[in-house]
Formats: sequence, structure tokens, C-alpha cells
Amino acid sequence: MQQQPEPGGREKPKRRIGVMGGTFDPVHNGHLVAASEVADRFGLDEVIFVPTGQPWQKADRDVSAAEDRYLMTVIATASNPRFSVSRVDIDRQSITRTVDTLRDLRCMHPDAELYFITGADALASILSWQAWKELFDLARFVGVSRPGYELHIEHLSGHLGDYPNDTVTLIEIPALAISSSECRERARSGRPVWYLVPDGVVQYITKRGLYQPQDRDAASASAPGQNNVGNDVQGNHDQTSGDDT
Ligand SMILES: Nc1ncnc2c1ncn2[C@@H]1O[C@H](COP(=O)(O)OP(=O)(O)OP(=O)(O)O)[C@@H](O)[C@H]1O
Ligand SMILES: O=C(O)c1ccc[n+]([C@@H]2O[C@H](COP(=O)([O-])O)[C@@H](O)[C@H]2O)c1
Repeated sequence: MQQQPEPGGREKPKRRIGVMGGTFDPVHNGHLVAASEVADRFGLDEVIFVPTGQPWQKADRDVSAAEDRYLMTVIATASNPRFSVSRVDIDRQSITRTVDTLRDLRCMHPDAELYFITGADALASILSWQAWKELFDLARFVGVSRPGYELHIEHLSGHLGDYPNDTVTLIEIPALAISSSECRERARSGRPVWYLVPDGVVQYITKRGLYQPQDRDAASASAPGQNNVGNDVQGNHDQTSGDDT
């Protein structure tokens, strides 16, 4: 671990901060397990979840409102004292670039070591990210396994010549074959998302009527407390629909 000198000559370990970037539409248990595993393996003091503002590589589909994705991420992470959520990307008035995320977080935490966490699919496409050459100066990268994707680093090896060996690390994590796309499709068709996402996120999706077919959106907007998600999404749980009552 890198050390920094203290007034008395003693060395103080640097704070280690994980950065879990994602569109989180919705956040699911695969994201949470990835963050938790990396925190454990790398002895991270904190993991900051950073919902994207304008994910330019997802411009081919409608992405839910940033505020909904942010709130779901807050709900999902609230019970873990090491997890927090940042608004840096959703408050920036431009497309979301990880280089900006990391620059902002570096300014906020100048003495910390940053560990950017990516799934195998995201890591595979990192050379298509904007200003990617700067990324490895700003943070270490941790690529985590994900069912259905090959976790590899060969595409980066030609670009990491002068960087330390631990600039990008690959780790195997418990396999959770969950995706936000699948959760959205389930909610849309009235199938359960219980246990794929935290309970509070199920309730938030229900309360806000997220991921419903277009013709039900108007109802959702005009009656935000109404249960607009199919009953199957609620399963057999004995709980409220998330009404404001
Ligand atoms: N099940 C999973 N296991 C490991 N990593 C994951 C998993 N799901 C997502 N990730 C990683 O989390 C980060 C954010 O992912 P994102 O918010 O795009 O979720 P997603 O499930 O891939 O969404 P979508 O299905 O809409 O593309 C990415 O680095 C992605 O690779
Ligand atoms: O910097 C970029 O150009 C860039 C392009 C695509 C994705 N990313 C980041 O990769 C993370 C996962 O993104 P996504 O789209 O798979 O949810 C998230 O933090 C994004 O900001 C970053």
C-alpha cells in the first residue's frame, strides 16, 4: 500500500475508495455483489456508486430519469455503511465520461487511491470510452467476472506498458446472471423482480410505475403513488404498494 508521510515521520495508509459506475436502470444485486467483493478483496474503506447522467453508449434506448436511477441506488446501498452514492455524473450537464467522473472524485478525495470497478462487458469495451488513455493515470481498474462475458485483459496489454502491473486487476466473483435489461423486461411484462434487486428497489419501481409500456406512463406520471407495476412483480409479499399513505 502506498503511504504518505505524517508530521511525526509515521506513515499513514492512504484511504482506498472504490468507484462503481453504472447506469443502474435499475441497480440490481449483481452490482452490489461486485462492489462488495472488490471492497473485501482490496480492503476498500468505501465504495462510491456513481449513476451515469447521460450514458452516451446507451443512446439507442430510453434511459430512465437520472433522479429515479439515483434514488434507487441510494435505496439499494443505504444499509451498507461502506457504500455511498455520488451525484457527480448526474449533475454534470454533459455526456457521462469516466475520465470526468474520476477527475471529479480525485479532486474531492486528493489523498485517496481510487479503484474503478467494471464488469467483464464494460472492461471489454473500455478502449471505446472517451479519453481512455487518461483513465489509468487516475485510478486502478478492477474487472470482475460476469456470466455470459469473457473476462480478459489482452486488448489492454499493448497500452499498459509503462504502468505498474496492478493497474488493471481481474477477479472472479460469485456469478449472478442478472442484468438491468432483464429486470426492466420483467417489470414491463409483470413478472417478478424480487430477489434480483433489493426489496426497496422493487417497491420504488412499483411506486413510480417504472418500465411500464408507453401507454401506462401517463397514468404513472399523474398518480405517482399508484401501483402501476403488474401484481406479479409484488409476488406474494404482504406489503404496501409504496403509496404515499
Ligand atoms: N451481474 C453482474 N455481474 C457483474 N458485473 C455486473 C453485473 N451487472 C452489471 N455489472 C457491471 O456493473 C456496471 C454497471 O452496469 P449497468 O448499470 O450497465 O448494468 P447492466 O445490467 O449491464 O445494464 P443493462 O442490462 O441495461 O445494459 C458495469 O461495469 C457492468 O459490467
Ligand atoms: O467514458 C466513457 O466514454 C464511457 C463509455 C461507456 C461507459 N462508461 C462507464 O462505464 C460504466 C458502466 O456503464 P454502463 O453504460 O455499462 O452502465 C459507467 O460508469 C459509465 O460511465 C464510460
